[in-house]
Amino acid sequence: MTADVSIRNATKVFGTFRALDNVSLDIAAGEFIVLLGPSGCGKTTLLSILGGFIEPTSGTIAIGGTDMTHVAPAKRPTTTMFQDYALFPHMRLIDNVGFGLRMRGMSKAERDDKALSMLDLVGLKTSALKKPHELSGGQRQRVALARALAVDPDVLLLDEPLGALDLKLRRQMQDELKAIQKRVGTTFIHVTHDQEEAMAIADRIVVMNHGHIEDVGASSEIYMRPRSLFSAGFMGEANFLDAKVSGICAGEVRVETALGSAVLPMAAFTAGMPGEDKSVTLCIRPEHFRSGGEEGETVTLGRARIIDSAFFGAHHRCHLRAEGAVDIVITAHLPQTAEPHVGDVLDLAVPADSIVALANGKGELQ
Ligand SMILES: Nc1ncnc2c1ncn2[C@@H]1O[C@H](COP(=O)(O)OP(=O)(O)OP(=O)(O)O)[C@@H](O)[C@H]1O
Repeated sequence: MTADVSIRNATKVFGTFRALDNVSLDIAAGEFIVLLGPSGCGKTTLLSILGGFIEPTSGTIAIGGTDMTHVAPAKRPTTTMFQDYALFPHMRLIDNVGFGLRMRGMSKAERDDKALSMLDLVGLKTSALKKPHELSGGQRQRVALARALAVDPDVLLLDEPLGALDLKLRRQMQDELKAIQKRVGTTFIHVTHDQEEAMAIADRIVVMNHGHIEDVGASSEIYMRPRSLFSAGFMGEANFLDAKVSGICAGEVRVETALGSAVLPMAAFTAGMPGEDKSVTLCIRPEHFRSGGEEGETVTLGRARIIDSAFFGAHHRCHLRAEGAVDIVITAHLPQTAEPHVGDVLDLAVPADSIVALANGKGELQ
């Protein structure tokens, strides 16, 4: 069984501090959702409200269409998997995985059967009689996942479950976690502050900051069409350039920047259209700078001189200083085949449809 989750205006105040501020979110049954954001942004608070470990100050939580706001954790169709996966050291894996089933009164034969099938799911069936200390960190993590899934939760809540693993293992476990989630179809809600992890596993990412949601979408949507400056900067690298709207005409918007003017399609304004004279910030991803000769409509924002360049395999990472009176440094990833040299002067040319324009300072245009 899987279930949809509906969070309505959830707020949590600790003393005078709003850890969660009017958060609303709908999650479809079977989705893999990642709550992403910096330390202290309220991810764990939201997860704990879903699991029933914290009551919201206001707002409601429904799971599978049933109001769960004041229901005790054990009575919810959720299981939480924490970073310190707390396996019982003296118990064999089969007994660790079957523990929750024993608590629910299932017979030994039945729970051994179920535990074995769960260990099979995570590739550890042949280790069923081992004890946790005989396993690697990644294997222990998989046992914890098998144990969490053994009780057939409708929704699995995962709080930085891969945080204790080294980078290589973490990347491997991300792939496994995603594959297992797709196989079992359970709704997964996973907390992390690692944007690469979010991109690797999520169907949809929820970007959080200061207790509220900044952006929600598939990783490609958030990366290509961010709806807030915070989200643009948190998901990958971006150049930010201040601009002012100077004209709106026939589906296009003219903006003035310190590097010159540009005409952008309306679609560049992902958080809504500004009025004339409004200040905005243009977000330009480093890989969108062109080294010349490409087809399609481009915007040229003056010229700039390469001040350093390093080869990163798939691209050259360059810093360029804008020519002219302003002191603006741009990061650009030029194609592998380009041959950038320090001192070269290039046009700052980007495809018009790759630029995103957002209100200064926050996600909404005023
Ligand atoms: N019981 C509590 N009492 C007071 N403040 C709390 C409590 N729990 C959390 N907070 C505060 O609420 C804010 C959000 O905490 P939360 O644990 O949800 O953040 P997080 O995004 O999960 O961060 P991290 O990635 O560091 O775990 C933090 O500033 C934290 O200090």
